[in-house]
Amino acid sequence: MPQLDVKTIYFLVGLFATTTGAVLSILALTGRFDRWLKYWGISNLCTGAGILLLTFRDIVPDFYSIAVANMLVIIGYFLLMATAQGLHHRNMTWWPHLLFLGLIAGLFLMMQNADSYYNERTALSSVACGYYALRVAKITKQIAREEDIVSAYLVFGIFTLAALVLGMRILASLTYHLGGDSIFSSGGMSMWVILLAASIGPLWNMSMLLMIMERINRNWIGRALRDPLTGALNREGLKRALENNTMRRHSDSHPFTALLLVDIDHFKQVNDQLGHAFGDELLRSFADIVHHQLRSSDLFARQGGDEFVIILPSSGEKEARDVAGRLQNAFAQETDRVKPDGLAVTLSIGIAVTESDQLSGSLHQLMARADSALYQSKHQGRNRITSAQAA
Ligand SMILES: Nc1nc2c(ncn2[C@@H]2O[C@H](COP(=O)(O)OP(=O)(O)OP(=O)(O)O)[C@@H](O)[C@H]2O)c(=O)[nH]1
Repeated sequence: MPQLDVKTIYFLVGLFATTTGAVLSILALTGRFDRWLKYWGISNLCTGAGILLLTFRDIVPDFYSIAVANMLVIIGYFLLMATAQGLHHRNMTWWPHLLFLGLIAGLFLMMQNADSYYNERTALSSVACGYYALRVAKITKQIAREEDIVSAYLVFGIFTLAALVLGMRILASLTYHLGGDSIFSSGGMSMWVILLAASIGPLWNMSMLLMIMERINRNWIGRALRDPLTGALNREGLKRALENNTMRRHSDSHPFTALLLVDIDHFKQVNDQLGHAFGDELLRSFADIVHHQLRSSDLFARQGGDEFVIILPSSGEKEARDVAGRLQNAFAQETDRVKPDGLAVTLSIGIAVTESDQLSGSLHQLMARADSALYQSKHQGRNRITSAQAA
């Protein structure tokens, strides 16, 4: 096996990152991806080009192989953070970062002589790269938690490790324990840093890709289970949610589960008199009201048209009637503001209650009981809440 010196490893790492960056950037130019792919590609290009330039230490002037090379690596880390920020759908205030990068560039210009300031330069580049690695770790941890994306934890772990190593590098450079007087010294901290970069560089690109794929997958599943107009679950979504354990866990504290069937009264007239767009807006307003009134453990689904199902775990008839009353009041306040006089846009509601541990087996029957209660509400003049007889 050929012996690889540290400089060759640096060269190979630089080459890999540059090639990856070039491929990602070309893909970004097709315009088929979000803007984060552009940042990700340029990030790899910058880091790779910076590392390659470092290896030309004896061939090009120090200005390029030290000041420009280090800044390219740092800008690469910065753009990686911008990529993570973009993936997290957060806007970024650019100017503090540009100021910070400008300051660091100034310091590198002051320390660009290859024969001195080795420890200081190493500390400075590690501070900047470590800071951005920590930011990436923080953002990806938020993505992992908020969106339940398991592979985001992998990205988080890799960047935390990178930040840790860079932290150790800062310590080693401040205490003059880097080992050698150049990053190409075999042995000492530099060798460990480049070996780590060689192994985790490809891994962090791969983990970012996995995180993006997992997220797209989840989004598609999420969309397939929800009604696009109101954001409520569709029938399949409700079925899946009921199969989910969360309902059973909540049922421990209260023996009953309540089901509400809600229908908007005279909705056809709303469409006929005010137009379909207004009808859509009313459906969205209703869904907003419901989302505000419900607990996170409750389920809300659109059955079709203007009919909705609400399932309240750990709730009996009294709790269900309270919720139904609150929905009617909030909806009345909302519609009073927008509807013309003479149009009664109210809610008719049917309620049925069952023992929680029998919910999955009796859902069909529970729904039929709530439906006949709803029919009574409509039949008795609308804008009413009717409870089904106990089964
Ligand atoms: N704007 C809009 N209208 C819809 C949508 N889905 C169904 N509809 C309309 O909703 C109306 C429902 O009408 P009906 O079921 O007769 O109900 P209603 O007029 O509320 O009468 P009652 O329920 O008896 O008070 C129909 O005119 C459908 O065309 C939708 O997504 N958007």
